[in-house]
Amino acid sequence: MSARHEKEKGVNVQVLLRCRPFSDDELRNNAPQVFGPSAEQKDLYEQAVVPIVNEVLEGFNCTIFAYGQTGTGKTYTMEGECKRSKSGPNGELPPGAGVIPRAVKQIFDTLEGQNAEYSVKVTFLELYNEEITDLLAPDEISKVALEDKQKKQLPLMEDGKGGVLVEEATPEGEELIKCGKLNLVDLAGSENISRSGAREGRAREAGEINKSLLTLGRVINALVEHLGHVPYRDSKLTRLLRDSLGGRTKTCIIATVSPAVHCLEETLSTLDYAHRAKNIKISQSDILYGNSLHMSLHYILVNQKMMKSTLIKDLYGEIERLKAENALAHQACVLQSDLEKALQDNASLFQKIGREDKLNADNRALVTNFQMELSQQVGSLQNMVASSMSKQDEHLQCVKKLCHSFLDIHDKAVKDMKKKLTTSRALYISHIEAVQNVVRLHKASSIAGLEEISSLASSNAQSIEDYLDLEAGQAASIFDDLQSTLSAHQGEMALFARDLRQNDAAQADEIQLKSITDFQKAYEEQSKSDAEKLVADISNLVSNHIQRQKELVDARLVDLRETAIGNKANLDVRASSMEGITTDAKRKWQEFSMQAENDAKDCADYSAVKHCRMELLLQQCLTTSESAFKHWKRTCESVNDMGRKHVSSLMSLTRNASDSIEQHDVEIGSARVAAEQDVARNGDDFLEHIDNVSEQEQGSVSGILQAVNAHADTLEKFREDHSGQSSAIEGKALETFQQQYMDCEPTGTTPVRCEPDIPSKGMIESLRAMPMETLLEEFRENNSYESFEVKELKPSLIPRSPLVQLN
Ligand SMILES: Nc1ncnc2c1ncn2[C@@H]1O[C@H](COP(=O)(O)OP(=O)(O)OP(=O)(O)O)[C@@H](O)[C@H]1O
Repeated sequence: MSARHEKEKGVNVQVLLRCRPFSDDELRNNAPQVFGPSAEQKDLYEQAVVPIVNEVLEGFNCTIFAYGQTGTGKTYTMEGECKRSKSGPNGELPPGAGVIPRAVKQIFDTLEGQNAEYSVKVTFLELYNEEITDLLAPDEISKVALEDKQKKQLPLMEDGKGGVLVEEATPEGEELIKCGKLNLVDLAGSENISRSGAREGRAREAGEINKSLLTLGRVINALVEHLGHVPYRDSKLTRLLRDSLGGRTKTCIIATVSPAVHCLEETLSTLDYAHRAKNIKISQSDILYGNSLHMSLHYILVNQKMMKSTLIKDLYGEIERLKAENALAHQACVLQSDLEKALQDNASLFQKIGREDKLNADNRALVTNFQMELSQQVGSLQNMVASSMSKQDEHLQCVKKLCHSFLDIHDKAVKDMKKKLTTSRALYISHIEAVQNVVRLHKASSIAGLEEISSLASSNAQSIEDYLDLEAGQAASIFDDLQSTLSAHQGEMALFARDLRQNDAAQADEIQLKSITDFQKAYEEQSKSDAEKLVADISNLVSNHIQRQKELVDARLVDLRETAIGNKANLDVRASSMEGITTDAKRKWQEFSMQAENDAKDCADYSAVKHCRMELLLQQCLTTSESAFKHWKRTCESVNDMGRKHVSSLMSLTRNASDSIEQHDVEIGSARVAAEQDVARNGDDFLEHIDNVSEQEQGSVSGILQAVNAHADTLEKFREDHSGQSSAIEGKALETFQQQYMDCEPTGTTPVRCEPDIPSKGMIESLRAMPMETLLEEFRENNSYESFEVKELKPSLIPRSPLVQLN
């Protein structure tokens, strides 16, 4: 049931608010940003407050106040959170410090930096329930607890220059001149009483606060709408802040809002308040402001000093001049009354006045009609102007759009060009890197090839050396073998020769002895001479035989046999010749011959054995020599083989190196060609792109020109229409006015005008005193440090009003 009831009631339209980030255009134009939740105290101070404090230091009066709903950060903004935080090194304020500590620091830093003589006065006031309390008064604080303390109320005083001062809080020492004033105000919460939930005493308090804020709102409205009456006096706050809302005081309102949706109404109200306050024009004639004031800081900077006595002297001079002015004014009044008396005596003058009144009434009616007609014409003219303006606006919008599109195209083109340039650069860099890589590769492979060649050559040389060493060792051993074999052979030959010599000698001796014995025995009887001759022949034969056996075993053997045969035959011949005589000798010779033949056979056998042995040795020598020869042959072949291999590997290495160099050459060539092609293609692209962009730009520019021409035509038309219409209106109005306007016919009775010697209004006005500020400026000009004693003083024209107590 209740749900249905709720449904019947309907729902409100849901409204959401979303704030987008800055657009490119806004970023480009440096559009200012309001201070969001993440804004820091320093940001706000540097952007908004620093220029104001600088102006205060220049001598201006400035006011900064925080306005907004309770809990939105007014106190945080003005005071900040620096009590609990520690200040940084070099006296830097903590990040949470608000406007007041930062402003004080800036003021003191600047004054110290200028090395000027200065004096700073601080007032700390609380405005609560329309009562002002000096929070810096020492008695109040020391006496009682904070809740029970009897706050001493301070009265407000007017200074006679339109400004308002707090008694006792006014700075003494008027001899100090150049001063600036900075009011820093933390207002009470701006929510209304019903929503604040305050009851009884609290409600009264809230009411007073509300009254102050309402009055502040009314004052702002009156100032914005330039109403004659500005209700500054309706609350103490507005009276106190009067200087800040107008006059020469520069004012900054920091509006604080909450991001929460439930505070939306208060947020809107605060924004509306701030918006209205933004429209206040600060001029010298407007002044004032104020509300529940919590805090105010005044400071006075002394750049120059002026003695009171000089000022008083100057004021006396002003009083004298004003007295003279009064005397003149009095004289003018007397003369005016005399003239009025003379006019009263002149009846014709009254008649003329009557006629003039009637004529003036007729003329007023005429002027009224004329005004109505004129207002109609002006209305139509305004309509025409409005339509023309709207057309102009359209044209301007069109031009603006075209300009934007032109800018967009231009930006896009620039971006594209940049992108293309970046790509080209990257491409060039990659090509150059590729070429560098190829060169590096080439260099590395060349170095590796050369290193390989040198290592191969050195390894080959080493292996040849090793091989030759090995072969030399083997050859030496073979030669040693051969030498030993030959020496063995030589030894054996010597042994054989000795044995042979010994055997031959023994056999010869034995045969000789036997023969001699036999011959001696056989031929003792037959012939001593034949036997001796035969023995001698045998001895010679044996000697020859031995000699020949020494030279050649075979030959000796053959010779021996032949000799033996010859000897036998000789012996046979001799024996047959002596057969008869030496039968025993023949038999013995036969035995001897047989024995000799056997010995010869033994000797031949021995020689054959030795010969075989020698042949064997020679065969061994031959075999060793052959093996040595074969080994050398093999060595030569392997050395040749190795050399051939070495040469072929070196050749293949060189071929590889030259192939790789050629390949690298080809790669570099192709990389260069690719780079050239890319460069050419990019250049063409770039040129084409620039042509496109310039075409687009030309299109945009011609569009703008067309729009401008259209605008010029419209303006020309408007000018023609306007001049035609204006001249028509003027002509008609003049004609009507001439037709209708009634002249006063002269009667001739008007007395001749006499010129009394009365000072003109302009003259009297010129004698009027200037405002105090102007006088002070004039005084400062006349009394600057440089020309203090020399300059002639300009006259001052108005006295100062004394201070008057108001409450
Ligand atoms: N910009 C900010 N950053 C961080 N904290 C903040 C900020 N503004 C306000 N606060 C915090 O919000 C709380 C209320 O702030 P503050 O007391 O300054 O509000 P106020 O407007 O002065 O309220 P009132 O009108 O009651 O005096 C405090 O705790 C304060 O620290």
